[in-house]
Amino acid sequence: MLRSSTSRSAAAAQGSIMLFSKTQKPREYQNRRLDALAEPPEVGHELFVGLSALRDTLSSRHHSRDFVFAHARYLRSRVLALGLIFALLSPLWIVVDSLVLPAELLRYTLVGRVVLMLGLVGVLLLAYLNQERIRRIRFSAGMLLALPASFYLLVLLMLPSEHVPNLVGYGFIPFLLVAALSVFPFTLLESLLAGLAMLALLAFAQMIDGSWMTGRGMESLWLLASLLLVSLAANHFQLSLLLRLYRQATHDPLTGLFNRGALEVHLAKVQAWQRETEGEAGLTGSVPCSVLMLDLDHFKGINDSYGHSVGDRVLCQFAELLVSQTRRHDCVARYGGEEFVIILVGSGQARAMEVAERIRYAVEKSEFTDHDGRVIAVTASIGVTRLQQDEPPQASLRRADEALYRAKKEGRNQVAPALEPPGDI
Ligand SMILES: Nc1nc2c(ncn2[C@@H]2O[C@H](COP(=O)(O)OP(=O)(O)OP(=O)(O)O)[C@@H](O)[C@H]2O)c(=O)[nH]1
Repeated sequence: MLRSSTSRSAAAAQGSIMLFSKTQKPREYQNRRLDALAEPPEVGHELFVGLSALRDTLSSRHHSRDFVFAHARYLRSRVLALGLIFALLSPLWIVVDSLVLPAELLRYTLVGRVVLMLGLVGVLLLAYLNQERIRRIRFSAGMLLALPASFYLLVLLMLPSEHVPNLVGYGFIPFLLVAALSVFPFTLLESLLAGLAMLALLAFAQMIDGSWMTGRGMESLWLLASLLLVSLAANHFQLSLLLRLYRQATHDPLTGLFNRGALEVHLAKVQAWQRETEGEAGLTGSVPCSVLMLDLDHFKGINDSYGHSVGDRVLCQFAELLVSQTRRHDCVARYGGEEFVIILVGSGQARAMEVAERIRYAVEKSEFTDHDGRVIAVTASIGVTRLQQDEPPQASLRRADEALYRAKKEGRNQVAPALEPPGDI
């Protein structure tokens, strides 16, 4: 059991603040792979399905790493669905071509159609085989639009100008592709870029067929630009809804921290990363990681004395304190009620005990307040355990909970280590 005197705690807190400062450069084993772990959430950050979400739908710059993965999975399902439709339409189109196009035009389009169909099958395979590769999924989504557009461009380039007016049924390709943009949860910048490319393609086609700057040509351009605006609106609402649903599914609405479900996913991810990096960067075993379980002491008393809404306020202040006391790659979650869990990435048992003690001290010294600014005395008990890479995620939570129970039993406002198997500490 670890319960330091105030001065020792202050020294430990100061020392550990230096050790774990957010401005400190990551250690060597916190390498690029750590980026695959989600960032701590911004406490109190809200996402709305409206204009305020524009920042989040304009580009993926502000998306968390975790959402980028969820987004890519969603994108992949759209690529598979639309890719299948395009791949099925392609041979059907050969039949339509042979019915409506003059025979001499078929030799310009037939080979291109077959190549297009093969390309679409390739895109489908790429998306199907790469479930977790974000870049490949994005690439396949781009190719799904680029392939038909390139096919149309090639036909226009190859076709002798006297045959262009006979090219029936091709002028709608830019329109179809701009409409298809609305099916994907693309960011606004991605869609805008693709839409501008389609407008350029249509303008090029008009220059070739002679309708550029004519009334008919202007009408087509205007129609395509309007369609692009509608697709952009659809992208915005689709992506912001996706962001909001994702956030609701993975975050606690009161504190903004990760919820229990997201925590379990994170635990499994950290363990997978431990296994992956075993023996790397001069480590003899895997990267040490730890789990802290924290519980506010006599929280029922706070609810009873000050009311439930002040209890909620204390929970939010506690959540903010936990985020401020941990690093970017640590995961802070609300486990339920007044229980919280922190995964410390790259910290072994000894370091985790120091962090836990620093948090305990910070809670004791922090000024939690009610709605009128009156100070409420708050303390927390903490159980600490090391995360083993090959155990079920629930096992580490159970050990941390047992340690927390001991901390409570010993008088609360304590940090207690779990009883680890010998040699694991
Ligand atoms: N305000 C508020 N209270 C909550 C929330 N979730 C759980 N609680 C309350 O948290 C209290 C937990 O009480 P106990 O399990 O008895 O724990 P405790 O009073 O903190 O006592 P110890 O943990 O033994 O120190 C209960 O009164 C719950 O109603 C919440 O979201 N908001």
